[in-house]
Amino acid sequence: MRPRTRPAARAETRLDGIIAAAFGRHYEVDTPAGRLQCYPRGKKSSFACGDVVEILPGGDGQGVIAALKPRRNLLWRSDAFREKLIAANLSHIVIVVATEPGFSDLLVSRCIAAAESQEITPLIVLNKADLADRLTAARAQLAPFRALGYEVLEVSALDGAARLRARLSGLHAILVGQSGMGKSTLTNALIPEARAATREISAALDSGKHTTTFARLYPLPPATDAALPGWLIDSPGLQVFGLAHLSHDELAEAFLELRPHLGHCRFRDCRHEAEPGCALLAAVASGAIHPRRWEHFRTIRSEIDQARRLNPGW
Ligand SMILES: Nc1nc2c(ncn2[C@@H]2O[C@H](COP(=O)(O)OP(=O)(O)OP(=O)(O)O)[C@@H](O)[C@H]2O)c(=O)[nH]1
Ligand SMILES: [Zn+2]
Repeated sequence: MRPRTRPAARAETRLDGIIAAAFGRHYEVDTPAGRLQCYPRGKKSSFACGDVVEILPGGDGQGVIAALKPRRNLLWRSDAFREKLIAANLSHIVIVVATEPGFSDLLVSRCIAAAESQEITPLIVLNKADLADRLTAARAQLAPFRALGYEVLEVSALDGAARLRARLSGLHAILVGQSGMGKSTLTNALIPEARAATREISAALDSGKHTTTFARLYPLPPATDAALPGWLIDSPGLQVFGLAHLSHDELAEAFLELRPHLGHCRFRDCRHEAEPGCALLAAVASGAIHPRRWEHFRTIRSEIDQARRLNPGW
């Protein structure tokens, strides 16, 4: 007699997808079956652009997010009271500065520290390289970063940013930069649909008043047939990542040039302020640590202290 078997439960069709945009509890997810409007299964949801998820498609272009694949890293911003996911699974943080107007090198250090703390590679883009008379000064300001081995790519958004486009091929990157650096011009050159998408979102939210601060992921075409496709996250309004979630030790580790000196101070609980036998202060004095970068480290560290004072729960 043939054994009676129950008909196999119909396997749930699951699709792998990538979070392309997050609006509260509503997510846009790019899947092999196209872009789906998705909602998380449970009450709590915290997915970020770049997260890889499993979707149960529900028809009508909708779906349910059933599972999150392990993240390679997660970038978030934090201040004393809030934290917000920004992006996941990044290979690179692209920090846009320009020859004109002046830029904050502290902001560059901050972005690099955020990147290093999550094992993401920083890439500094010096835009408006066409403004030749300002180039020398900008290069000098970036010299301490170059000396540490950080890549600096000089581009001009006006010529279509061809060099940056080629460099980004196959990467999973997010663009950050302070206002006026030409980030919007660059984004629009790299991803023509970005401009339209931003407008659409504002219209959908009926917002003249909301400034669009939604991160959105855009696929980037591969540079060659053999290259892997990459993606770029544009995050309008994102100028900086608060680092309130880092401990002092984590911050120090996020400054590459401090690493070889950590743990070599005379006192184990050295605060590297004025203690005798401080290995970091000795490295600053000998020039092994650039004074500018040391200043940045100290500034960010005191901000972390301040956030902790405001909210001891950190
Ligand atoms: N000469 C030159 N000007 C540029 C370049 N890229 C951008 N600009 C100009 O710089 C100004 C600022 O550019 P935006 O793209 O609006 O700058 P942004 O960083 O997005 O600034 P926000 O919109 O304020 O965030 C504009 O007038 C651009 O035309 C460049 O490569 N060369
Ligand atoms: Zn010390």
